[in-house]
Amino acid sequence: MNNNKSGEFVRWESQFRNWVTPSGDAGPSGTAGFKAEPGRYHLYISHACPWAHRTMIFRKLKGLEKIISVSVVNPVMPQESWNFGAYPGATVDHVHGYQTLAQLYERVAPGYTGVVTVPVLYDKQQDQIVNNESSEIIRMLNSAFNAWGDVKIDLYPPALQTDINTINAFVYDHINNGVYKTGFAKSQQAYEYAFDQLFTALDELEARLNSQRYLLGDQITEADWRLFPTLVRFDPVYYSHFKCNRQRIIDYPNLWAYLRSLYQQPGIAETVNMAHIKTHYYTSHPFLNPSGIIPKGPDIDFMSQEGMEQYC
Ligand SMILES: N[C@@H](CCC(=O)N[C@@H](CS)C(=O)NCC(=O)O)C(=O)O
Repeated sequence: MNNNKSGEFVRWESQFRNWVTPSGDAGPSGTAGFKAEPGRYHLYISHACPWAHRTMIFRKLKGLEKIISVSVVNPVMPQESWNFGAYPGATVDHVHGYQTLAQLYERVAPGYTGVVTVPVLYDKQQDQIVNNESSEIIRMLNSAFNAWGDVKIDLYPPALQTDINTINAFVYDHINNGVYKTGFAKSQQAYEYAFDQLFTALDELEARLNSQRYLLGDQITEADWRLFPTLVRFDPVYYSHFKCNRQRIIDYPNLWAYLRSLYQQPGIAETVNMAHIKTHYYTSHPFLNPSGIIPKGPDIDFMSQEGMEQYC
């Protein structure tokens, strides 16, 4: 775990930052040479990981399942690295047949000393990791593969880009990464600071949703799909495992209706694997949960329609 002197959790920087583009020209960072093509790119994900979850949502919504293949790691993450295989819903490494994701990092970057993370977008043709930063992978999925994907769906429309970027920064710092800063804090002060920031931010979003259905109005955008993976994990995991327990999402009328509205969008429920989510968190952080016992509850009905009038 990476904590500073005050006990605050500090997330590492993603190391691979190239972009797939329609022409193969370079994107905002990295090098050129990654032209969008069907069957050329492969995603490595964990169903447990909220950052990887974003990429699966974009792949689904954009209709790219036949264009970009996927391997799924086991939910239990040993200290060394993610591995492939046996757990129901996980897969083998479809490209190389490796046992661990670290082997892929070592293959493309011998001597790699950074953190081995999911998601990874891998180029089978050039045998390179294109990118391992979810916020960038979803931007590529949104537009680079439009020759095959659903062009009608634009989750980062030009007119809203500035507002999306502004709310993303707030949601990332206080909520997406905020739950980790709360859960991985190593001092009481760092914990309480992150906890207060998290719930103040959730209160703000709750108020915002009084007068609009989604974060930026009536239209679902990238900003909503970046918030969703954190909200769907909140009551089953972050509330207890990360001690984010001032209240649950189900206790916020607007956020709870909003969360269900996103969950009930076509194709989304199948991107949520609660068994992987709970198994991962409760078994992979022995310093937080030494017994490794996975709580049986809570039983949450994300399909319930109660109190969702504003979304009908
Ligand atoms: N900034 C990265 C973060 C990815 C990340 O932190 N993934 C976690 C899983 S949720 C991981 O693979 N951690 C590996 C480890 O902690 O060893 C992104 O958004 O893609």
